[in-house]
Amino acid sequence: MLMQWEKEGHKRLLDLAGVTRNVLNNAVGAFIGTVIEQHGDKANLLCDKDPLALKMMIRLSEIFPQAKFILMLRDGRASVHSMIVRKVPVSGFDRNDKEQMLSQWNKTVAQMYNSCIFLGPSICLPVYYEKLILSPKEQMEKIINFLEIDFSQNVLEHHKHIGDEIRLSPREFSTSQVKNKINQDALDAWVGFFPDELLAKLDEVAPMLTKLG
Ligand SMILES: Nc1ncnc2c1ncn2[C@@H]1O[C@H](COP(=O)(O)OS(=O)(=O)O)[C@@H](OP(=O)(O)O)[C@H]1O
Repeated sequence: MLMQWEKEGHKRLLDLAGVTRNVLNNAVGAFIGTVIEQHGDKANLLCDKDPLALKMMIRLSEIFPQAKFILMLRDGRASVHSMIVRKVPVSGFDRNDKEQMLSQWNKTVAQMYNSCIFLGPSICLPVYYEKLILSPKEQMEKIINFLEIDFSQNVLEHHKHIGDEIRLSPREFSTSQVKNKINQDALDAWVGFFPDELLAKLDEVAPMLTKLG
């Protein structure tokens, strides 16, 4: 919505009326902040997990100057497989077209990754899903250092706290997986899912796969 309001033409109109970028940042920040703050119990540290929000990371960092961002990266083939098999609707992704999905993944992740690098390591931390699953303790320590909070064993045993301290919406697409303890089941579930012709042109369709290693 913010981007819509600031479209060429509109922006000048708003500026002249005194509705500057700063005013809009404060207004949008108050809205987002209220939703995040009031939808759960009071907490010192507020978290929001919404993959596509990270496309706006640079603007969000301007709106929330104390915010830190964790960019979870995952092999695009696994992400696309996940969205198609679990029928997760994500805007911009056409679940009937695997090539379009990989290409859209590439575009989205490139934008997020570049924003993350632009903001720098004290504000944005890239975390690889595969590394998190394979070495949870090591990766969680990295995350916790980045957040400048104390380590707690709870972060490696989140499943034990679901139901009381952690409430998960039954309507969320990922609830049935998130409630399990950290597991490796999804690491290679995509193998065999993509046609060979598509895999042969991966460097062209999704160059971020190579770039991210
Ligand atoms: N506890 C635990 N251990 C290992 N892996 C886990 C865990 N919780 C979630 N997942 C995996 O994360 C994938 C879902 O990611 P998201 O939460 O971003 O999904 S979504 O927003 O609902 O699409 C999804 O991947 P796929 O299984 O490939 O679909 C989950 O398996």
